[in-house]
Amino acid sequence: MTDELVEREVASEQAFVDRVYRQLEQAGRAAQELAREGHSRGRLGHEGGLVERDAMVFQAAKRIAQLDAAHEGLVFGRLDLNERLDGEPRYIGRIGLRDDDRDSLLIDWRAPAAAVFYQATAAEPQDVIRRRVLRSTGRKVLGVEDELLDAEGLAEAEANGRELPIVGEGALMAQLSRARDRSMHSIVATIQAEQDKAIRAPSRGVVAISGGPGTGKTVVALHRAAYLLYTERQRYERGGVLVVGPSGVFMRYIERVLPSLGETAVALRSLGEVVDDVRATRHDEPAVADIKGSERMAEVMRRAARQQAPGSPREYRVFWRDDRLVLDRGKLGQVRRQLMSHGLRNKQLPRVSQALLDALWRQVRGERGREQGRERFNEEILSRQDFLDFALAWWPPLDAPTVLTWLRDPDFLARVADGVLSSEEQRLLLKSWAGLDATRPISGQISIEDVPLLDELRYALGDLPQRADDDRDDPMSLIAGAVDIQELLTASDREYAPSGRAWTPPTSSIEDDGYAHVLVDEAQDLTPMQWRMVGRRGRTASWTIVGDPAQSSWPAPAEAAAARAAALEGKQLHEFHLSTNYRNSAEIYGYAAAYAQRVGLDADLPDAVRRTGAEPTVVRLGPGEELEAATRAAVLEMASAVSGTVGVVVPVARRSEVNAWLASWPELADDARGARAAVDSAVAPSGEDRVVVLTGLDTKGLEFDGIVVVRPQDIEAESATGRATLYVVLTRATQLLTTIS
Ligand SMILES: Nc1ncnc2c1ncn2[C@@H]1O[C@H](COP(=O)(O)OP(=O)(O)OP(=O)(O)O)[C@@H](O)[C@H]1O
Repeated sequence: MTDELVEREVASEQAFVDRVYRQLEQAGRAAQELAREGHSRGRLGHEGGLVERDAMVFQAAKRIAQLDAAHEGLVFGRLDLNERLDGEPRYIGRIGLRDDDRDSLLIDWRAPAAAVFYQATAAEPQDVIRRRVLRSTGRKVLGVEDELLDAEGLAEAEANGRELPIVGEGALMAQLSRARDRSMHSIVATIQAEQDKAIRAPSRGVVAISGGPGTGKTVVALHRAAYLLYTERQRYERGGVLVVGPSGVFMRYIERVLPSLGETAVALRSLGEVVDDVRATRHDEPAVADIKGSERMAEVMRRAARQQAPGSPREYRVFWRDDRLVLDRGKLGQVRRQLMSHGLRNKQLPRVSQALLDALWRQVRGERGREQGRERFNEEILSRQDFLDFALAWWPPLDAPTVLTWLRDPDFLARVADGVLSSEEQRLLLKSWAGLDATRPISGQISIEDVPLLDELRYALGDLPQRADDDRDDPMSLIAGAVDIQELLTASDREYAPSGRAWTPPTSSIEDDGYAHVLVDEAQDLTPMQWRMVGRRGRTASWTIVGDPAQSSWPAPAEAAAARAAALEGKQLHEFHLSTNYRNSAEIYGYAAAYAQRVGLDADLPDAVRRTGAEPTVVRLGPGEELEAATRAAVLEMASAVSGTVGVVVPVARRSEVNAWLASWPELADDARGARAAVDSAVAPSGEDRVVVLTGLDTKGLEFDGIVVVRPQDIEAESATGRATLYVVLTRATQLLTTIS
């Protein structure tokens, strides 16, 4: 293979890519002109529909170009097919594009005609002679990587005068060896056949994708979301696609993949952000997290939502005509039970005053009173401020954060948790909720594990009836029955934000929680309470679920499995399994897999295909040797050996200490490559930080060029599932791994 040949091939591909961009600009101009003329889709009929589609394509292409100027281009694939079929090359891109004659210029990677690009193999070439991947940055083609799939077909084609030279070293290896930065990239150019099957699986029911570390579960699931949006755009864009992942750091890591495929109509939420308007970023300590995640909490929350509001009045007295009317504890208890039997608490607000009036009227015995009649009675009592005040205090409109703060009180907690939680468990919960303050916004106060509890309360309380606009500032209007229950907005009314990564729901009502597709990543970590929360968002949805049980940090797998089954009840399951690890070098994965086997994790062990020759480094400190000095040496060496990211993984208890170390090392601040210690980076990483400090749980789903593990034995001992966490940590590096124990 001569340089000259490669140059010639690159130049010919460049000519095609230039043509694509010219066509795109033209489509863009046409679309803009049309918009200026103010035509609408309806008036334009068939032709207009086409131009409209060009406009959409143009918008998508613009987005891709902005995001990926420095990465893979719009056109990434080319197929040369068997003579009999088609002498012309077919080009595959992130979007589809037609030329002036409306002939296909570029095939969208998700279109049926592109499937063969991913599915053809040498054993089953499916009429493909040569598969070519174009490497580009922005509009510039840098190189090509070919694969010959059908040698006989090639000979035949060449005999007929077609020239199909084979150049390059294979696209996959080139792609896998690249340095890692702070975000995940799309893999459209190199999706492997087993991955493609999961991506293109039919959209009904549940698609469950399993596989060991680094097999592409996350990236495949995201490409699947893009595929679904392409094949059933109406349904999924209107109904919404929800992507749930373990942490904010993880969501930031994956947030570019879909936009780089031209898709933005997707809500990306970490587990701490699934409930609208709520955001939690911190975890509880494992013992507390285990209690809050347990299904038993659903019963505790249900009971809490039915309790009398603390401090609310227990009696109401009024003198009417000749009667002293009294609502005492017993009577009020009856009214409560009667109201509760009608359904959710907040939904009963419009009925409260009538129910109280009924109970009072039953006590009217005197003749004068009875003669005046019920209507008169209602009118007079309802005009009494003390009655309205009482009703509102006795049955206040409640939101979930308010009820959560009630649980701070030991007596209250005991009332709702006795028989469900042990006194030790109650003690741990009380400790975690001691600082809750109902007067401050809830988001800053709660943990990720509290969010499903809030959601449980929302569903147990019910939405507040919506008030007519002129009553908006008057809570009394709720209780006095002066409510106008407006039609509640549904998921299809939700408008997605033009930029940014989330939908902006117009209301936070429970009717508004549903999506058309729910994608759960790192599903092995969802607690039963989290399954309940996520399940509510996908009652009528299709689902994609990806996970690896061996990486689970939830200690009661059977309970979680039952909650998962309940969340997916009635839906058909389609299972896919991925078997190749594309992340770790074979040396690193060999080390991690041996660890998993040694400690008895029931791990699904994929094959790692890439060898680097660099075995993991195991440092054991002798007596008197300092942890900081050893960490410093390891981190600095690694930062200079790799050009991408370095993760320093530490036990939870050492996070601030190690962050302080990094901040004090001048070498990191001065690194010519721009490596900077990221202080408390797990909470707020910035794009430039090349070296970051993380705890074991923080690393879920992420990857780095190099990983330094500080005191793995402590990470192992941190929780009941510490071994699984350490296995996750050991499978995060693409190039280099060092452990310091
Ligand atoms: N077909 C592919 N071509 C190129 N890169 C790929 C391919 N499949 C996966 N990768 C890369 O392999 C790495 C691991 O992928 P991903 O994070 O999706 O794996 P995972 O199975 O979710 O891992 P884990 O369970 O360990 O979190 C990513 O860098 C991804 O881009």
